[in-house]
Amino acid sequence: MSHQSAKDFFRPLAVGAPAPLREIPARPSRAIHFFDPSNEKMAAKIPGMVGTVDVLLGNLEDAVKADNKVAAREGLVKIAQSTDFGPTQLWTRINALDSPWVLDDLTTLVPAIGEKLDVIMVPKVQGAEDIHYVDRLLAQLEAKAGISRPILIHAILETARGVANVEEICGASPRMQGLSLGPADLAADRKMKTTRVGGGHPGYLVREDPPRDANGDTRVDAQRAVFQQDLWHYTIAKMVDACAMHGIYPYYGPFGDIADVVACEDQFRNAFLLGCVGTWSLHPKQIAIANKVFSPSVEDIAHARRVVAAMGDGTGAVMIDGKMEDDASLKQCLVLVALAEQLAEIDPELKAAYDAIPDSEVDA
Ligand SMILES: CCC(=O)SCCNC(=O)CCNC(=O)[C@H](O)C(C)(C)COP(=O)(O)OP(=O)(O)OC[C@H]1O[C@@H](n2cnc3c(N)ncnc32)[C@H](O)[C@@H]1OP(=O)(O)O
Ligand SMILES: O=CC(=O)O
Ligand SMILES: [Mg+2]
Repeated sequence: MSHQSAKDFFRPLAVGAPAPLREIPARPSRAIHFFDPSNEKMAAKIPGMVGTVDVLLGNLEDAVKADNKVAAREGLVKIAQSTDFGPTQLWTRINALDSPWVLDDLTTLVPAIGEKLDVIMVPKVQGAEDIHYVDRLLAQLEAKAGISRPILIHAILETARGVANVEEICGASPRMQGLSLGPADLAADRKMKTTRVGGGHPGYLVREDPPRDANGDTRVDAQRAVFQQDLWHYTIAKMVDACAMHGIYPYYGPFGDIADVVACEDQFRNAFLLGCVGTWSLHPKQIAIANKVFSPSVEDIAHARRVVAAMGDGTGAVMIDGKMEDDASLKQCLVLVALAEQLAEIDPELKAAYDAIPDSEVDA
């Protein structure tokens, strides 16, 4: 075990490595936008996307052809060195820890662009031991390269063992920034009988009870409402609890049906309501969906501000529009208000929308 006692937890894992952070900053990351740095057409668009998305992620793992792994790594170095990312975070997804590419990914990226890389996403994490390995190696590489602040780690939850070990993964290192659901690999690893990348499934449903005829017999052949259920509810909820417990951030992952912007929005919103702070975007058109869904609505902020104003010192109970509000609902409202304030700092359109909420709606 790398971290055997509480006092050692925040110690740098290599002499000369930057001190670990005590708290993971809550930086806006509504969309983590994936691009393949070996795809010249896609790569050429990246500098122009700075400022339009919270996170740009140079993907080196799945979806990059084996023959292009080196080109992707080198392409990412080139883009990172030649681009001013301003307020936009730069992340990468390295290859799996058992792959032939990952060691070169890390030993190339940290010295070349370590100062610009905010977060390294590690796929197919199985347990704390995977995080400990990357943690120590990053500390050594940071020390050698003289990197000034620690590069954070984000793990993808996409194996059955990873899900079983989710709490120890979140708490494995002070570098842990967050987790994403990886529904495609997770489905395969669990042997789920699906063929999709995220989203619902028409076969996973609950059906309304059958009506009865005049004799009291059930009519199973009658038309009955069916409600499609969410295949990912359990895993997302488990991930959110583990992340919240460790002060790190949960994210939805890929939604592969790029054309179905409606179901994509639904799936993202389920994750937002359950506590996720963002999601992946695989195609430019998913960025706007993510930004919309993971920003609290003007209506929610108007209501939240009313509750905050009405609750005064935060104790007791009040009635607003026929509903009881108290300390617990106030705390939920404060989560939304804090998120709105954070997003308003980087998103002028949102700021204008939140600023336009009339005081009368707040004080009413
Ligand atoms: C399943 C588990 C996982 O691991 S998911 C994460 C791994 N997968 C990925 O990273 C996929 C990233 N996305 C892509 O590769 C492409 O978007 C895919 C899905 C192949 C679709 O590409 P394509 O057929 O070119 O789409 P399109 O014709 O609608 O593109 C329109 C213009 O947009 C561009 N584009 C496309 N995707 C991106 C992107 N991710 N980032 C930046 N630009 C992108 C295209 O190049 C195209 O440009 P233009 O209009 O021709 O100039
Ligand atoms: O990497 C993501 C996944 O769904 O698999
Ligand atoms: Mg995967």
